[in-house]
Amino acid sequence: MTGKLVLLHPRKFGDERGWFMETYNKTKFEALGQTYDFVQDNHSMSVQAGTIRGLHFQTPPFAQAKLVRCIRGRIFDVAVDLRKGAPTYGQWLGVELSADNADQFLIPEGFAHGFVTLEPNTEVVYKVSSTYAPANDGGLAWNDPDIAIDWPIPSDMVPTLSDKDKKQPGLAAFDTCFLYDGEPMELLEV
Ligand SMILES: Cc1cn([C@H]2C[C@H](O)[C@@H](COP(=O)(O)OP(=O)(O)O[C@H]3O[C@@H](C)C(=O)[C@@H](O)[C@H]3O)O2)c(=O)[nH]c1=O
Repeated sequence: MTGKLVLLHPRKFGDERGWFMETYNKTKFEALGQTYDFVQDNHSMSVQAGTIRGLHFQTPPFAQAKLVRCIRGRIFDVAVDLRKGAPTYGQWLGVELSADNADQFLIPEGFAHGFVTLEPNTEVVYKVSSTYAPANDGGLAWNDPDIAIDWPIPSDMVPTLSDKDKKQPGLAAFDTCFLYDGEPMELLEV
C-alpha cells in the first residue's frame, strides 16, 4: 500500500432532524487503497484564532497516519513531505477544514502535520494509526523558510504557539527517517 494525501468530502444525509454522516468506514478506505489501523483518537480545542499547532510527526516505528477534521470553527490544515528521496521533499500542501464543510484530510506516514485556527474556539478531532510515543515525537518550525508555508493569517499577526513549537528546528537540521514509497504528493479528492 502507498499512502496518499486524500481530501474527503463526506456525504451528509439531511432530514428534518438534522443530518447524519459517516466519519470513518474502513471498507471504503480500503477501496481507495488506504488501509490504516487507526488506534487512537485525539481532540484539541484552540481558544484564539491564529493558533498554530505543528509541524509535528512521530518517527518510525511509531509513525502516524492521521485522519483530521474540524468540528467547530475553521482551520487551514497542512502536510509537509518528509519522505527521503521524494521529488517533493520539503514541499507542503494545505486544505481548509471547517465544521461547515465537514471535510476530512488523510495524511499518510512520512508527512509532518500542522494547522492554524482561523476562528476562535476551534475544535479539531483526528484519528492516528500509532499510539502516542513521546520519545518519537518530532517537530519542525512552522515558519521555516525552507518550507515556506503560506499560512492564511495576516502577516503582522503573531501566532499563538506552544513553548515546544516556538523552538522547533528547521528542515536543514532534520535527517529524515521516512522512506519514499513512490506515491506522488498529489491530493486525491473523493
Ligand atoms: C499528541 C499527544 C499529546 N499528549 C499530551 C502531551 C502534552 O502534555 C499535551 C499537549 O501535547 P502537544 O502540545 O504536543 O499537543 P498538540 O500541539 O496539539 O500536538 C498535536 O499537534 C497536531 C498538529 C498533530 O498532528 C498531533 O499529532 C499532535 O502532535 O498532550 C498526549 O497525552 N497524547 C498525545 O497523543
